[in-house]
Amino acid sequence: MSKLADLAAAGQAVWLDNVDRNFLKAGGLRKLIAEDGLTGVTSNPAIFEKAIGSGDAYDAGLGEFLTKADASVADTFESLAIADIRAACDDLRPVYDRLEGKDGYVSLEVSPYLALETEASLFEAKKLWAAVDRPNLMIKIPGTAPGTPAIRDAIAAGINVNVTLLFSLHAYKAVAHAYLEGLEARAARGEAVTGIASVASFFVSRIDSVIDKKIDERIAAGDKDASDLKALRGQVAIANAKLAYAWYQDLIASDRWQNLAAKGVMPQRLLWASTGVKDKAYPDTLYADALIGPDTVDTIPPATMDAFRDHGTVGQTLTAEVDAARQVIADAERLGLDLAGVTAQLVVDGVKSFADAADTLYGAVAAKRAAFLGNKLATLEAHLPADLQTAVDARLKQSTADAWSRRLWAGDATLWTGKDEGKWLGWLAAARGEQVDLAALETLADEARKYPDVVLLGMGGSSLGPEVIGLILGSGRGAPRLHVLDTTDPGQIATVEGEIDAKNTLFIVSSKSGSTLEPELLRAYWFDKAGQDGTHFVAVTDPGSNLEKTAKSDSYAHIFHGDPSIGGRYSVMSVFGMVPAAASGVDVAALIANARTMATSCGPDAPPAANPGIQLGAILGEAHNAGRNKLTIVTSDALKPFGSWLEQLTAESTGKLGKGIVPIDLEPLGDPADYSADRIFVQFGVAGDADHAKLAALQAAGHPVIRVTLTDLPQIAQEFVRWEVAIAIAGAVIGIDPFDQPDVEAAKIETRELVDAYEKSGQLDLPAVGGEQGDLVVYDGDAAALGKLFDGAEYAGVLAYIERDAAHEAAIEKMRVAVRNRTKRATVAGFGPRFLHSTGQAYKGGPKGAAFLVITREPSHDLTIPDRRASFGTVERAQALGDAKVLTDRGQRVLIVHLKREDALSQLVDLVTAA
Ligand SMILES: O=C(CO)[C@@H](O)[C@H](O)[C@H](O)[C@H](O)COP(=O)(O)O
Ligand SMILES: O=C[C@H](O)COP(=O)(O)O
Repeated sequence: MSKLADLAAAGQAVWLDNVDRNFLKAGGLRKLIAEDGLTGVTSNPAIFEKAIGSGDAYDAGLGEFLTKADASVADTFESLAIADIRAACDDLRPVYDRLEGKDGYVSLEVSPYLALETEASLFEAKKLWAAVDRPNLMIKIPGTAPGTPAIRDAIAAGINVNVTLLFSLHAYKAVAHAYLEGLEARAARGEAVTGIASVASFFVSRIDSVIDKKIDERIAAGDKDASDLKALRGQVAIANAKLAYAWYQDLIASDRWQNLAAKGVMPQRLLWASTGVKDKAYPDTLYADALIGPDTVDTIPPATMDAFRDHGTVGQTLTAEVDAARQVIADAERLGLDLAGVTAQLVVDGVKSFADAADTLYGAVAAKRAAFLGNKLATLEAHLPADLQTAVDARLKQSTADAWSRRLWAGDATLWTGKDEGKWLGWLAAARGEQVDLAALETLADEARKYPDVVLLGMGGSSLGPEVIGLILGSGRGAPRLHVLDTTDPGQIATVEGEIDAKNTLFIVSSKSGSTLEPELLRAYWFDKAGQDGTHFVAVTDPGSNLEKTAKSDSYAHIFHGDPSIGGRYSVMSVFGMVPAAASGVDVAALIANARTMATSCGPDAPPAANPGIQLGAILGEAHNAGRNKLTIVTSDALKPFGSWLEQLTAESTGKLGKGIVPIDLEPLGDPADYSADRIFVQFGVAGDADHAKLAALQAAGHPVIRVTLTDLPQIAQEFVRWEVAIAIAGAVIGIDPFDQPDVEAAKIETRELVDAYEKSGQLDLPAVGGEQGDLVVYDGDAAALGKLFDGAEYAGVLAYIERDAAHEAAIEKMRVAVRNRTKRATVAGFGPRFLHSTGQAYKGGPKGAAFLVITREPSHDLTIPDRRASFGTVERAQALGDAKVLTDRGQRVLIVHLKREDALSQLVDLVTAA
């Protein structure tokens, strides 16, 4: 018989405080049962972290689990833990049977993140109990104040409970009563009370670790009570445990207990946890030797087990010298060691240290899951200058401690400004494919096949996502071509009109609010052109909007409802992105599967450093805070359209209160000498694409460079999700509400006022003409002012209210490169009114000191709008003027240049490039 086996004879059960797959597989537990009389096992998050977090023992099991279906980090961990716990339960089953349920238990702890949540702990206890499905399982629930009612209810539900993290007599008494209450509740309901087991895990060595440290510090500081204090070293934890046991003896002698005992219930045994000796000055079997007594359990870590087997001492120590123990506690009190304070703090620290262990464990599982997924997951590589890397590392550490992953998914507004941010997180569910009805989309896709064209009418969040999907993935075979109209430009509208037969086209009118000016005008225009036949119109809008009313009265074929808790720029994985995608024959299910994969990677259980979205958000936010607030987007040709979606997400979410990340899209890359230190570059490509020729030099010059690589084009949906999370998190780092857009509203109001005034007067209120040159009219300035416009600007913008086509894009690009190379400032460009619903927010509300060249022109062919005096050309001009006014009011530098002829843009290009 081993010395450990002798403990059983002394009334104490020996449990192993460890779980490890290799050990279980090699029969290690069965050996301990046979040779040492072991009768139980405990596990905790730290134990699993040690077992699973390093090495490859669990890789095969993880692969087997994830092969069935992708799963969250928490579910993946649970599958591994449950398999081990079941194996241990099965090894101990003969013991459990032989002892008729009095022992033979294995403990599995509820998530440490729930230690302070009653309902969630109880829910998880029930879930784990059902999942492990073994009678000799014990669910561990922390004996915190919120944990105690969960313990009572779990017992009442017939679940075996190991109460963990007990340090004080006070907390122990509360959980002992909770145990009785749980049993009494069952008895009152006439349910069986036999066969339910519980232990109360009283932690030992951690108490000495803290008290001894206090003692040492006071002695070192020359305390007058030094010798009394010294006498208490290594005494307090054992004394505390002895008093707990004395109270237990009183409890089981009480009438209340005896009543229950008469019904055949088992006592809740005290279990000594944290029995490994931490101070090398003490004998390594100190706690195991000192706490031996009837009806107790000692859960012992492997090393202490070896030591006890070798030289432990078996005796009835627990009930010996109880008065001396009382004296130790009294002395500790007298000497101000504040045991109550220490034990209260130990609960807090214990909860945190198990949560920290879970963070490390979940981080390791997340990395293993990512490795398992391989190229099913788009990759991101970041090369950051050392100081930025240091700031990002610190942010990831802090955000892990502050539980940002969980708080994001829980909708905790205090992650941002504490306003209503929590009400704007419906996109997280949409990223998991939960907002759309795939069957309804399939029906739409079938119906759409009879049309050669589908035209989407919408702005910003309602157009940019669909456009990216349409341009990157193209229409499916036999499906209609997608045209996106997010403009009031008569030329642009006419171009689409030339490409389609309006009477044989499916129109999707898409507006979340259902009251945005542009889609409303476009809807009216095309409804007329389509012969006022609503059967080939579809509406995508939030419930109850004006658009919904129109769609109903005009008998639209379908109305798809958005989720009011999703803002426009976050809506791509909701009906706003998926309806147009389905109509143009895109494989929506594949997009959703990709989005879900990334949403899982960015889940609440993926700690920041292993969470691709939060990692990126930390980089973007810290880069912003370090003055690198120009996110410069570089793409391969295939992914070029992604930039306009990312622009809106970034600018509208972060550009406010004078702060913000300014996205720089479609600005050709230059040499290091062409830039200031305000840039962060991100390149998007597909596997096999070469690095942009100039990127390496920029990286070498010390600019932060991020490279995102997709395996295939549908993985673009992963980037939607990664960047949505990242920008939300960057908002938290910057300290703004990423879900409002106060300044977009301002421009909308200004434009409406100008258009309404025009409807009454037939006149647009134009600013004063400053000068004319060739076919250019310069308002509020002259050609000389144009030459100096961008000097010293925070960044330079070209905002063009002209048709968005390749020739105009090239002309604008020419101006940008010239300005960037001359001033070293970042340049942005936007076609109006499209950018008003996107980057316009940051231009007005974001960083100050920017300079904008606003271009308007006389349309060669204007288009009338049904029931309006204003034409599309007039509305477009009003939008330019309205926005220029708001930009000026916000303190930005603005010059408006009007082209008297459509083709006068080249004259402006010459002036700007010559400056
Ligand atoms: O299951 C239990 C207690 O019920 C144990 O695993 C308990 O968590 C451990 O004994 C302690 O966490 C170990 O404590 P320590 O050695 O880290 O101080
Ligand atoms: O991004 C949002 C745009 O301003 C369009 O808004 P909407 O979808 O309510 O029409």
